[in-house]
Amino acid sequence: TRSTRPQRLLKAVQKHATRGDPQSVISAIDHFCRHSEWAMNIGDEKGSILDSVVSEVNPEKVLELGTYCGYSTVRIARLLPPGARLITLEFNADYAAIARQVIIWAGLEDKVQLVEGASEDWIPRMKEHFGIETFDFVFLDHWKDRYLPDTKLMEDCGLLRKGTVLLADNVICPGVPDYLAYVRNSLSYKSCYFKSHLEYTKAEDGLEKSVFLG
Ligand SMILES: O=C(NCCCCc1cc2ccncc2s1)c1cc(-c2ccc(F)cc2)cc(O)c1O
Ligand SMILES: [Mg+2]
Repeated sequence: TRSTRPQRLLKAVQKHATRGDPQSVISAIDHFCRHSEWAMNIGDEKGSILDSVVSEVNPEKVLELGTYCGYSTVRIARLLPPGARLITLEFNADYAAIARQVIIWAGLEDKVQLVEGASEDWIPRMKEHFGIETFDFVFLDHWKDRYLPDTKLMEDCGLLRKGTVLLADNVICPGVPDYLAYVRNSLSYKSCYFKSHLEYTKAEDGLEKSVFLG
């Protein structure tokens, strides 16, 4: 039967990227998405903003909601200091299988723990299952109607500390209006918007960076 888009994306990585070289994996995926088939990776333009926020925070403990093919996982993990850990949640088993291979091709498997399942099931188990106290950085890129409930769930589970940075993709396209209203109006967050474009297109999109104030 016909291959899936994530399978074709992985083939492009294995053909054009150098094993153990995260930048070549990032470039191979961006080339595939720009010249062969669009895919919902954060992309190179928003990806550069992600890089700058991760470098500024220099996190030890990272949570990513929504792995897809592992593009943003590789972007984040390649910038982490030795000993830092990234937990990434993916709901779709087919996406997770591809992402595991992409992360291994980049040589970043020692920094990344990919967990298959729903954010609402796993967020309450972070402490007892992964020995996590709090996260330093959270990247939200999963179901857009889960950004707000999962942020409240992370607050309630004590997974955020004074200074934890949340970075949310797609706040304009597809859009997360309820989440934006919450982080921009809540006294518990200092929020700012990074205007950009939907991956590999000219449509407007952007990232919202929100610092939890405790
Ligand atoms: O849906 C998007 N991303 C979420 C996929 C949902 C995967 C999930 C992971 C997970 C983990 C744990 N619990 C539950 C879940 S659910 C998404 C969509 C577009 C887009 C934009 C314009 C279009 F015309 C068409 C698509 C662009 C993007 O950058 C996206 O991120
Ligand atoms: Mg996205």
